[in-house]
Amino acid sequence: MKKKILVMPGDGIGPEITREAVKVLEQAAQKFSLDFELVDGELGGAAIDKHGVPLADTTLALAREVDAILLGAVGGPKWDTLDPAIRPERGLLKLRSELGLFGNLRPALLYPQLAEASSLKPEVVSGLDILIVRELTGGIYFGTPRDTVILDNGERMAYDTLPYKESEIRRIAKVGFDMARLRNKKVCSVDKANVLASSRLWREVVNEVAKDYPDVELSHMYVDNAAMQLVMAPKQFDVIVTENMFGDILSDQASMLTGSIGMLPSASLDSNNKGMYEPSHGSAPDIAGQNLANPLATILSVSMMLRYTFNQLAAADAIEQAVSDVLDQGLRTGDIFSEGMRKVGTVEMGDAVVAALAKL
Ligand SMILES: NC(=O)c1ccc[n+]([C@@H]2O[C@H](COP(=O)([O-])OP(=O)(O)OC[C@H]3O[C@@H](n4cnc5c(N)ncnc54)[C@H](O)[C@@H]3O)[C@@H](O)[C@H]2O)c1
Ligand SMILES: CC(C)[C@H](C(=O)O)[C@@H](O)C(=O)O
Ligand SMILES: [Mg+2]
Repeated sequence: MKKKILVMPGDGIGPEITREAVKVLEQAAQKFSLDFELVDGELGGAAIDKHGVPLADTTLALAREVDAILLGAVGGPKWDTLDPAIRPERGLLKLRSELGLFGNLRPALLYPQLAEASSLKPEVVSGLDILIVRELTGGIYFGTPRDTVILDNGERMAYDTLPYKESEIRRIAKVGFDMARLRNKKVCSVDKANVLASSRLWREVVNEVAKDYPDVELSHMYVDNAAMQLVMAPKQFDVIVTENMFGDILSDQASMLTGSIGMLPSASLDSNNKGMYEPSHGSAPDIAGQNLANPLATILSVSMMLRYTFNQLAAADAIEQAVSDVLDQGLRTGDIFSEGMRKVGTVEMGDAVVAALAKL
């Protein structure tokens, strides 16, 4: 049956990296006889320019109707001075929230070929394979009340709220434990239970869920320690489960272990595995439009789409293999470049993955 995919390139490097990822998706579809219909939509700055809002109702309706979404990235200096309510990032957050995409998988996997590209010593990162499971529709990103007010003395004060319901914690904890069962059966739940009430509930509920997974080893870690451990001894981790903001920060940090943020894909899933797939990085305005961006995180996000939403494991594996083959050939975008390798642009990297996939 024909599956429908909404493609939203977004802003900055978004269109460049999405174009390469679509080429790879089309090659995979041809090779594995998959039938996809791609439809285009705007999100973020691109949507503000066209519709005046970062996520138009028509686009949201389309997003509800399709089977999966491929997103580039949103945001950029052009829209930074807008009212926060209509900034590009609000469109992304609304989409996550409206579609119930609470389960954010961010795998940090070091391709052995890139051990030299990491800012850490090769022996610290070689063999690294971590999965960060980030809660994506709750916590401080969405909590109310939130406001900026003027105090009686004229001073400005701003506040946010970090709420978690136990049902929200339970469902993301289950995702973490289920994922761990498919991997090395270790979950580290990261929180700040020594300070935050929301984290104390988080820890309690994770412990409750753990009772249903006696085969999975559970540990708890405070987020500040986790940040330190991630650079000191990252290979101790298998699955990290954490709340929205901690997961945002730790996943950027974990990306550098893999050589570059340009390597880190992501899947944002609802309870039926419908998903939005996007690189974990942003729109990189500093390198946009120059054919410099690494498209591999977006290409690997397509692989995650085939794996998690469409259950096409062979096609997903093949894309990962093609990426590995291209790295074996010594091709590198600037962000993962090291001595002796061949520096290529966004398009050449995408073309090389398509060619490697065709050859498999
Ligand atoms: N999911 C998203 O759409 C998303 C995620 C993060 C940030 N943003 C937005 O992106 C804009 C820029 O944010 P930022 O600069 O903090 O983060 P960023 O991830 O866009 O860039 C951080 C650094 O990483 C580099 N980089 C990122 N992706 C790369 C790639 N594929 N190849 C090579 N280098 C890459 C950039 O050049 C930059 O030096 C902001 O408007 C921010 O809100 C969007
Ligand atoms: C752009 C921003 C809203 C987003 C987030 O904070 O979740 C981004 O940093 C990410 O990691 O996807
Ligand atoms: Mg982020």
